[in-house]
Amino acid sequence: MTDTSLLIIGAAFTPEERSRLETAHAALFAASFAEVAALDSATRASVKAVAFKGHDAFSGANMDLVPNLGLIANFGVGYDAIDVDAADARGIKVTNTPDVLNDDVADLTVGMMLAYSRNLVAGHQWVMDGTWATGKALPLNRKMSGDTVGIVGMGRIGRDIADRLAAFKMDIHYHARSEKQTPDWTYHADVVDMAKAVDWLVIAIVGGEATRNYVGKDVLAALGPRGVVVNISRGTTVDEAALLDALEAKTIEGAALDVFLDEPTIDPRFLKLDNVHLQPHQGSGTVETRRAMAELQLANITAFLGGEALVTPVN
Ligand SMILES: NC(=O)c1ccc[n+]([C@@H]2O[C@H](COP(=O)([O-])OP(=O)(O)OC[C@H]3O[C@@H](n4cnc5c(N)ncnc54)[C@H](O)[C@@H]3O)[C@@H](O)[C@H]2O)c1
Ligand SMILES: O=C(O)[C@H](O)COP(=O)(O)O
Repeated sequence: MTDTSLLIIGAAFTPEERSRLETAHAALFAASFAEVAALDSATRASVKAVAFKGHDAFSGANMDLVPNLGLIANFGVGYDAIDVDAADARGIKVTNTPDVLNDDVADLTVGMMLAYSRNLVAGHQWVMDGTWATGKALPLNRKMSGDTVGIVGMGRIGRDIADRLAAFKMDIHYHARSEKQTPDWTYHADVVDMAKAVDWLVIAIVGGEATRNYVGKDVLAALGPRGVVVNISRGTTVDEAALLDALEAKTIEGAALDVFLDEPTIDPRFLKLDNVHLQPHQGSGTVETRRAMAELQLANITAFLGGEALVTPVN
């Protein structure tokens, strides 16, 4: 038996992130829930808090592997992998890492939109492979500044995306469950109505069952042939089969995507498309932001184990 107050769960933790946690608390590491189940019961009973990273389902059954668990501290703002109702039922607190990643996710969104519209990846290749040196010009591409954009979800990240796109002189529309205080941006209570009014559709809502297929066939049809879907939220928020159909049939113009239903082995239909810009779920993936997320996760754990108020509670 090992007496440990903190269990670190997730193969995705980097050595730096693990050692930060292990230096601060008596900790044990398990790459997966199968490894947690293989620990002896006395060790599992000594655990008070879990540091969690990844997308494996943290179900009630997995919570029951750790019978005295009081806290699940998630690495990431999106906690859709954690069954919060099951945590509530067991008196387990959940924390996440909001705000510290807003800039990076919003930066990546704008970068993906520019990469898509200005054909940046092909342009780079044009120079590198000598095509430009033969005198051939890159085919003309699409102007982004001044276009119309609709943001689905005006939360922390959605707002930071909108602020950036306003600097690109874009006409900003947004859809949320309630109207927000904004500059002269246009609010749409209905997401299909918004899709009719815009050319870019940027998805920034939470993932999980409540928002599964939020952007479906009807929204894609309303977006139309100049429409570009940009998703930085979760793969679940878009009806991915309908999106692939629309991209293949070119009933929308294209997509810029950082998130997918099956990561990292995405649907192979994506790989045949010439109207997409794809990224490997790297919205928050800078050295600086991942460190800030790790520090916030640790601050929540330290507060909990010290009997103090949680920094960023979810429930
Ligand atoms: N690509 C990445 O690497 C990356 C990085 C960070 C976050 N994310 C995703 O972005 C999401 C948003 O993060 P945030 O910090 O802006 O969250 P937030 O809570 O501030 O905003 C989420 C938005 O979703 C809306 N929403 C929630 N439940 C809804 C429902 N049932 N129906 C309709 N709208 C609903 C909220 O009203 C809000 O506007 C995260 O949950 C995460 O999944 C992705
Ligand atoms: O929700 C988040 O904060 C981001 O998506 C980063 O976490 P993830 O890469 O584990 O999803």
